[in-house]
Amino acid sequence: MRLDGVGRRYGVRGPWVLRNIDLDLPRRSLVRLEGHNGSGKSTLLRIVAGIDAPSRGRVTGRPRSAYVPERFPAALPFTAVGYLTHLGRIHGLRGPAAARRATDWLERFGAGGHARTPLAELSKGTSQKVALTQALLADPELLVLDEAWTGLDPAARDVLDRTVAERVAAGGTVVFVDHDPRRLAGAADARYRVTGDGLDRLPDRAGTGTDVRPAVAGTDVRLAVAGMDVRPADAGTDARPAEDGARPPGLQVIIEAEGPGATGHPTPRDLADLAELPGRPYVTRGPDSGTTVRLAVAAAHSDALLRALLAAHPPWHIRAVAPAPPAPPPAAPVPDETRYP
Ligand SMILES: Nc1ncnc2c1ncn2[C@@H]1O[C@H](COP(=O)(O)OP(=O)(O)OP(=O)(O)O)[C@@H](O)[C@H]1O
Repeated sequence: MRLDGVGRRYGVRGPWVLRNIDLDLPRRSLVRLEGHNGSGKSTLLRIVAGIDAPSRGRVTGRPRSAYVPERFPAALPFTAVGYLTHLGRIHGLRGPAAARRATDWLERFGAGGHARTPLAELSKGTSQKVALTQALLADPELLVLDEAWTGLDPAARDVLDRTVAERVAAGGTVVFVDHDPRRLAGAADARYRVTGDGLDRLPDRAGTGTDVRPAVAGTDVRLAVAGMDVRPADAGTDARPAEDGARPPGLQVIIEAEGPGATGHPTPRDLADLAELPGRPYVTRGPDSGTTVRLAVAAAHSDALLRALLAAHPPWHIRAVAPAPPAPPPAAPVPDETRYP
């Protein structure tokens, strides 16, 4: 999708809120918009989402789009699931399928218990979860998020981070505004500042801008930060190789992932399949009760590996991404006299 020479003003003689907006929104990309209060970010997001039209300029190539507004109009005469089912039908889903999908998303966001609550009685955070669910119901190709994390509890924020990563990995486009500069820091493919005279392109990647914290220093792990706990790797329990030999040299990133499927317990078959993914990661079981695995991979392949994990059916849940600890030194040779025959 593209915006060319887009401008917007409210009223024929109103001041121009946006002008000279040229913006490319390719598939499989995450785009962040920044700018000071009143600079026109929400106005631009509404145009991108197709719920407002530019006063000047052109928008071309619009995909199936969904929008999560800054403020959700919660005072509607429906229960949460009633409202969402209604919207699902508008998007072409059959009633039972729409209700099922709505319930699944509400549960994923931790709001399953409020499915039958009237919208007007929902808390701000739960209303926000309904707003997110309405946007995700129809599996949009373009997802537009205006401060959509605001009011969510930490668990729901993580779910939204992961959802964004999944959509991008699946080939979608996500455009977002958030007041927290750490939100998806380092994950955006492009960042723009909205100014009174167009868009300024900002440095894309972690560590190259002034307000973006590197996700994993020195690597190319953009999706690593999307919904994932980025913390130093624990050199302890995972140092044991799965079956054979020492860890190959030159590995720089460890991804900790939780198994797909109902039980979350990866099977030997899952482990074998994982070893075939991009970068041919070195796979070990995680330190917990067996629900997680750790994949060690060269930094150059970590982005592709994350995409593959997130795009799997069902997707793997990424728990952490971190630089690998230094490989342990080679074991000292065992003196001959202590060897068994
Ligand atoms: N419906 C409207 N009618 C008239 N003016 C509007 C309307 N919507 C927005 N504006 C004006 O357009 C300008 C940009 O508003 P917008 O909400 O897009 O900015 P923003 O960058 O998202 O701000 P913030 O960071 O505070 O959310 C503001 O001066 C606002 O008052």
